[in-house]
Amino acid sequence: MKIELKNMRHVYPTGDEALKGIDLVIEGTEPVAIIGQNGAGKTTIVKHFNGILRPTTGDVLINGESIANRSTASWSKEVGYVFQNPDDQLFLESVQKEFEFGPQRIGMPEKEIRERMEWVSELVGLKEKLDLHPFDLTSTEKKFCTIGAIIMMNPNALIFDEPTCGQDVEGNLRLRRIISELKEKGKLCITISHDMKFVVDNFKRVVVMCKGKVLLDGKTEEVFSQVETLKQSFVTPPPITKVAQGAGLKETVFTTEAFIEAFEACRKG
Ligand SMILES: Nc1ncnc2c1ncn2[C@@H]1O[C@H](COP(=O)(O)OP(=O)(O)OP(=O)(O)O)[C@@H](O)[C@H]1O
Repeated sequence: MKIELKNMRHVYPTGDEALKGIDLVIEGTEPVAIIGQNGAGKTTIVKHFNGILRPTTGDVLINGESIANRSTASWSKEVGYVFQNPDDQLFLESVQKEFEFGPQRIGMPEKEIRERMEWVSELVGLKEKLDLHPFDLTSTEKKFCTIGAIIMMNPNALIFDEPTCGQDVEGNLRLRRIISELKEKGKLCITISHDMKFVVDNFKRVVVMCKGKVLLDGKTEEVFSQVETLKQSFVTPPPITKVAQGAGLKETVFTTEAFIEAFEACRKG
């Protein structure tokens, strides 16, 4: 899977220029995190990955084909977008129906739907709650219901818009399992998150957005080592990373163990 943005701008009908010329390539199966302060343009950019939003100028190519060539419904089979707010996505009267709806619409055989339901409901932790109305789920479970509904459609790329919002440690661990299992199955996961610990624990590549532009894009360690540039985006590295930077360590560390190792190495000269 390859998603390519070429000098792409998006201006909302209100006149807000949310994206100001983006060049970006995301390719393969390595999960990518998109970070940045509120209003940086993260949701706007990812809504272009399956045509929910269309570029005002420039182009978006999916596996080399312009997004302009097809409908959003058609692109959604290839790139699934999980909404930031579950209430924007869930509308049926049971979790099971939410899981069946997308696959049935794209003509997935019933047998395959049943098999995927087994795997997906287990993966997102809703196996025992398939008969429940989504409104009777906790806010965390609702989020996993929206994620499950998109995984059910078996797209090659999945966009998670703020899945960590409101999650506890257990929820973050489940998200970690989901992202890693999807990668194993050859899927590309692109995730927006404000949770920097989750980002450094789960992503080797990070794209930092700031005021409608890509400010930084690269390996997680490299991105978080750009202390001065990062300040422009108001992104705060995880506490342990900040302590290490404050202590003058050269390495960008994300764990206590890495901190101790780098500190010892520094002490020994
Ligand atoms: N439907 C809309 N109509 C007009 N302007 C919008 C609309 N949606 C977003 N914007 C504006 O576009 C800019 C980028 O918004 P966007 O939601 O993409 O940012 P974000 O980085 O995802 O923010 P957050 O972290 O708060 O979700 C902001 O200035 C926002 O006010």
